[in-house]
Amino acid sequence: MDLSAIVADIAAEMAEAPDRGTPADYIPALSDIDPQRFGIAIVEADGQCHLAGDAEESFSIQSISKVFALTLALGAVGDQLWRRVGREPSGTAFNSIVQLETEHGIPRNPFINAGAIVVADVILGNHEPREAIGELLRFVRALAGEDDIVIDAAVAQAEMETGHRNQALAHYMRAFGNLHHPVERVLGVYFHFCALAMSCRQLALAGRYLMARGVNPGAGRSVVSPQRARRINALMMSCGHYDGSGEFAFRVGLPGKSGVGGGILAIVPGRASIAVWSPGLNARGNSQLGTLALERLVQRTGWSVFDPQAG
Ligand SMILES: NC(=O)CC[C@H](N)C(=O)O
Repeated sequence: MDLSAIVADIAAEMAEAPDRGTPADYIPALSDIDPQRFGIAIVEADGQCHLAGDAEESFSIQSISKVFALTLALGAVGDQLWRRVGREPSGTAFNSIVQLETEHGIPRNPFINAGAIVVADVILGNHEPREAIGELLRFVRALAGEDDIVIDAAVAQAEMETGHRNQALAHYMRAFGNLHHPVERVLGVYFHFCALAMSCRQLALAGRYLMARGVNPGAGRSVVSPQRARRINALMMSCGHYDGSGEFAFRVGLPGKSGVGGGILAIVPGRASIAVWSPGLNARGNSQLGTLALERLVQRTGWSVFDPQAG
């Protein structure tokens, strides 16, 4: 299978795609990104990299950061986390508040904003916000094996100034006692996590541990147990695209996590870590062409977890 030819074909098709979605308009720093951009990167289990399009261009990974934050939070408190956040798909938009009242301030899962805000609260722990932010940045750099990954402070600041729905979510959970730190401090951590800037190549490298049963192949060391890697992949499959998770499983069939910057991280357990980027979003806030590109990829490779894999 010539993966370099496949990603080149996919990039060529995406370059001509007429319906590109619309970049996120509620975060000022993201609203004017060129929807014509497209990148794809595949890192195979043996370390081979296959890149096409704008695969080396940095973009705001936004909610994809929630995968790495969840990994850190589980490392900090283990399964105690699940007393404060659930493991079920919400069936609602990523920034929805509707279930918090009837479910007593406990978010459905760690990937909707409410769940990720609780995760940030856990990581904050007894640290200062800048220490918690630095911990995630160092963690992601180590996963990717790249020290030039940064947090875009302008993007974080833009969300601090406009993130009113997240303010509402955080205050609502604090009222239920499910936020242990002042809202401003927790959201400062959360918004900086979301403002991580990475390329498709760096993001695919960072996702390798989820492909390799919890081991970071670049460093040859365990990041999480095989069971925890499996469980994070399961949550990405069922919750990673919010109220579009069923559609993503139907069309792509891989554990995946989207972000409103237009990126998607997808995992082929045991085979590959994949990142795609196209800034235009569909109605559910997931990358329009990122989803189509991954659909094309699994059609060409047979990598969907629902397809029988060759031995
Ligand atoms: N789905 C996303 O990427 C949303 C992340 C964004 N920072 C928000 O909180 O709304």
